[in-house]
Amino acid sequence: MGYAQLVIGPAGSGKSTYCSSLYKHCETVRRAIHIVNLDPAAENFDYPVAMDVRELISLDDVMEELGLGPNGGLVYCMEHLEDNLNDWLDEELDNYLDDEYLVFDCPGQIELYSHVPVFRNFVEHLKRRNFNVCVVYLLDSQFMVDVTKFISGCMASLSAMVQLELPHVNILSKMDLVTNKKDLEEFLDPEPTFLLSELNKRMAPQYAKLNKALIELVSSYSMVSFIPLDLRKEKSIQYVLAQIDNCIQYGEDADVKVKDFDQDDDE
Ligand SMILES: Nc1nc2c(ncn2[C@@H]2O[C@H](COP(=O)(O)OP(=O)(O)OP(=O)(O)O)[C@@H](O)[C@H]2O)c(=O)[nH]1
Ligand SMILES: [Mg+2]
Repeated sequence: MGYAQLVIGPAGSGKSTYCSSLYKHCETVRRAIHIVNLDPAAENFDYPVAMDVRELISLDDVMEELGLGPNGGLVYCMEHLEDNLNDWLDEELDNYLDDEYLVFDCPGQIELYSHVPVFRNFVEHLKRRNFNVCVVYLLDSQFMVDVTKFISGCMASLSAMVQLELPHVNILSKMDLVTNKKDLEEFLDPEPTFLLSELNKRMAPQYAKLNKALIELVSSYSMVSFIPLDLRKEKSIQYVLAQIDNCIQYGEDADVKVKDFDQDDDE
């Protein structure tokens, strides 16, 4: 049985930075993980790249040879990956043991998770190879101090959740940039009634019914819950990792115990 995190989320939400911090953390605690680059447009890496989709296909080549723009080119690259799951991916995976822990650093175009089936097929393939997979959805904390952006972030995450049908952990990234933690706390694990009243305050009265339907939808998927991640704090990384490990049943036999992450606890 292998374990895998699929690290997704909007462009610039901090996916690659999270992967590199996670790598460093695991290095410190002497735990083996491998980070895989699935972004054909990525250029610099702060972590050792265990597998690299750019060895299969390069975005620059696709744009040049097919005359595609960056986003169409990316979709083409990912569809090429989808066509090569039995070849390229399997060959790469064969270099690793069956019980390896892999972290996939994915591209930031969210249409890849909501509109095209590439990641769904990717995940199905990993499951067939006996991996326990979980989505790690990163959302920039800057989006959370405003209820309308919060709802839009939730909807984007929800559409990935519906499309991928995987255990799903929502992470609020870049907590170091949040100056007023009180504003944000209201959004970490919010009451639906609170969200609805905030949303109603912001929108014209004719949207009241729509607001209610949106909040009901989001809360009935019970996904209005986010774990804050502050990369400056080792404890925060440790807590996030423990939640994810729990989701994919990693280390269930081992005696892994992690203390609750206290947000105000500056180290
Ligand atoms: N202050 C702060 N900045 C961060 C953090 N994480 C990422 N950033 C910055 O946010 C920007 C985007 O980070 P990336 O890790 O490249 O984001 P990404 O999600 O991989 O981006 P794409 O792959 O392009 O979708 C970079 O300038 C990072 O330095 C964080 O925890 N704190
Ligand atoms: Mg990235």
